[in-house]
Amino acid sequence: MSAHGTPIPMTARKSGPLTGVAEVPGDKSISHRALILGALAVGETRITGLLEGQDVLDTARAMRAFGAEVTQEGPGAWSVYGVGTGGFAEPDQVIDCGNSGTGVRLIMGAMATTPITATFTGDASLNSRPMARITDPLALFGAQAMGRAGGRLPMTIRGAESPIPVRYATPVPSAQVKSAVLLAGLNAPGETVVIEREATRDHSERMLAGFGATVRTEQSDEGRVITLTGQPELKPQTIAVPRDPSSAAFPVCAALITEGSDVLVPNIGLNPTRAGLFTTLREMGADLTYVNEREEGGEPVADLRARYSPDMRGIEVPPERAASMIDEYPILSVIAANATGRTDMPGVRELRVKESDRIDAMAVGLRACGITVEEGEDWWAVEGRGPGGVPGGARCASRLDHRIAMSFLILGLSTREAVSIDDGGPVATSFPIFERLMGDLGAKLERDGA
Ligand SMILES: O=C(O)C1=C[C@@H](OP(=O)(O)O)[C@@H](O)[C@H](O)C1
Ligand SMILES: C=C(OP(=O)(O)O)C(=O)O
Repeated sequence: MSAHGTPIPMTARKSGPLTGVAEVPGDKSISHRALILGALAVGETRITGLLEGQDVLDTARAMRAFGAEVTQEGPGAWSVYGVGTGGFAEPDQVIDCGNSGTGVRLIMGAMATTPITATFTGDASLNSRPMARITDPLALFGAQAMGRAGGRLPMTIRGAESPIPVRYATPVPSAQVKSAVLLAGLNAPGETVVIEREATRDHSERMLAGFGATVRTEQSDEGRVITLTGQPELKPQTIAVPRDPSSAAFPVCAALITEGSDVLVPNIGLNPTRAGLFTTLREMGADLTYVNEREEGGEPVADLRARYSPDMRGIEVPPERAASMIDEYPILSVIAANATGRTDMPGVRELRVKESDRIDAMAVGLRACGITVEEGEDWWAVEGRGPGGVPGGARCASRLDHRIAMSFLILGLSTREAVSIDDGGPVATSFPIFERLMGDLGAKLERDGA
């Protein structure tokens, strides 16, 4: 059921050509970071293009609870008066991060080196996700955590009285772990070092530098070594949040599998640590072009043009690409189902611990729609039925997971029989305008009983 209300059952039906311009919302990862770093700067940070999805709104609320002044001034336009590095106040209420792994993990890091205590909780999905990956490195700084068995929320963190900087090699490829350690390092004296074997999204490093922290990234035999100098005075910034490539993935993929489609998705950030899906789609033979390639705010940006692509073929997705498209595997599996041949997706163990077990969630629903899916602990493979070849006709569980909900709705736009989901409510966590945006392109999406 939906985290923030009663379930919203929805159905997607075979649609005619999808056409037009899809203006997707701001980047979720960058929106969380803009609010958190704004709250740790001294003075006013102004943000435009902020994603006003539930995940980010929950982070805004949390920043207020830690003492920052956070105000919405217009659509996507926000002002944050920060309290300075180490200036967080002790919240007098439980911090509810809703459905957001990024929100709770980054905020835990940001408060862990300040001598305050905070208790965190979330919805049923978030409260089942692993947190030891965060509290283990935070303990090295001197923070203490007490949570449910298995390192689950609800959890109380007592921040370190006299934090010490750490050197930490992340055991899993995770930008959330890396970012939590860097944010904790902000209030530790000396240099905090994070080492990651595989490159994960680097928005924290970029934004910390933008706020005036000293951060350097070097490539070594161990992988990427990121060094942050602690206790900087963060200077408030003006931030224009780019549009989210993970949200762009949905209209792009919808156009690729829906006959006759031609959709433009403008201003999408193509940071190499995020753009793996688009590379993969092009390798599969998708008619996806980058129009008007340029740089904005130090990030590569382009308009994406996606056209119906009946000639897509299955491929093996290189495992070293996984981190750069980790949230896009559910929608990639929908493309794979419509391609010719088999798509192998190795090296994706992390998919098992997202808002849902995303391999299982997609495998169960795809099989119900007539697709053969094989899986192991850290891999899965989808046998394509070719363009227009997916039977559909099933009701799929979205499991409190926005990406699962949206992926099945996109699948249903080209299946022979309609595809339903039990709850479209989670979509609002990352893509609150999804239904309207897809409807405007011509997608036949409806709320059941409406
Ligand atoms: O740092 C971030 O903003 C995110 C990192 C990724 O999670 P992991 O760090 O768990 O891989 C990703 O799945 C999530 O949607 C956003
Ligand atoms: C995994 C995701 O988010 P989070 O970890 O922030 O809940 C996602 O948005 O796909």
